[in-house]
Amino acid sequence: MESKALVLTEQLSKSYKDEIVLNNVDLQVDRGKIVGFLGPSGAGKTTTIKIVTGQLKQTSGLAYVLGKDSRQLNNSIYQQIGIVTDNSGIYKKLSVYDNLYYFAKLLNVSSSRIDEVLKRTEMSEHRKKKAGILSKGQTQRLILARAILHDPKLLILDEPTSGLDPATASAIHKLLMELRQNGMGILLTTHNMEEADKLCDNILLLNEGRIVESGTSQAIRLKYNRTKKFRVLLKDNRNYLLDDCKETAGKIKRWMEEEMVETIHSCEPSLEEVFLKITGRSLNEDIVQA
Ligand SMILES: Nc1ncnc2c1ncn2[C@@H]1O[C@H](COP(=O)(O)OP(=O)(O)OP(=O)(O)O)[C@@H](O)[C@H]1O
Repeated sequence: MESKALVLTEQLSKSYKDEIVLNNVDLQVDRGKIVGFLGPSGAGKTTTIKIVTGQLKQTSGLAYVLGKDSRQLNNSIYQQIGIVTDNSGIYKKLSVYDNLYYFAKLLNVSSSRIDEVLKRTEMSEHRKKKAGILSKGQTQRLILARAILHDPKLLILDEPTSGLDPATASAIHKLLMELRQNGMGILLTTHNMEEADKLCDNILLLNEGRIVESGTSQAIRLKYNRTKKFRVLLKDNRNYLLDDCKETAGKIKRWMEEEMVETIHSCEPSLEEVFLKITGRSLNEDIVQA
């Protein structure tokens, strides 16, 4: 089947022995769109990416990349996609520039493009440094530089800003938005709802291998906007998200009388809270249900 979508999966499923880790996942990434694939640890995000990029075979269902079955991807398809994952092979003993030069040769990309990409990822000043001594944020930007060197149609990112400082994360967000503006389709996985909220045109919430909600961030939040919530941070750092009900009022009153409360906020549901409501699990394990 041919499709105009850059990525398309239909009823994609994967099992290991008795364990179903992906269950009928339908996913689509179009040109000029950022699609966020969100879910807690073990939800199946990396498994999906591995199947889509041809590194793993599904148990059933279909996955297409640029219209080609992901089980039959060839070099011409790989030359049109960029992939950023943990194991994006960077040569530690080579300089930043030489890492890019090596891939530029492989991918038939001009050296003027290396300079352009170094600039866009704000890595020009580090061009002579050996990749092995780069900081985490610089390494991530080098991996990203390498992934966009050949101006791919599709960029796939597994946790692109995980563990990075806010400034570097924000620089990466800016770059991703520019790439989208130029028509690139981007699929990213993240635990970070704020990141998804800011960047993504479409969000898929994945839990235990199933898509439990999808749509724009706003549409998802509006759908669950029925009940007001209170976020309470206690002085001992316990962090609660509580429904607006009599029981909560009693709880808050008691905490206040015992001078245990650091902050209280009334809030509309964030994506994080929607996820918690649907699944009973938090993406960030520091929010607990009382
Ligand atoms: N080779 C394997 N054999 C058995 N189970 C596996 C194998 N690889 C992955 N799994 C299981 O598949 C599930 C999904 O894993 P996956 O790596 O896709 O999750 P994830 O959503 O990417 O999580 P994280 O956010 O922690 O990276 C997990 O329960 C994992 O233990």
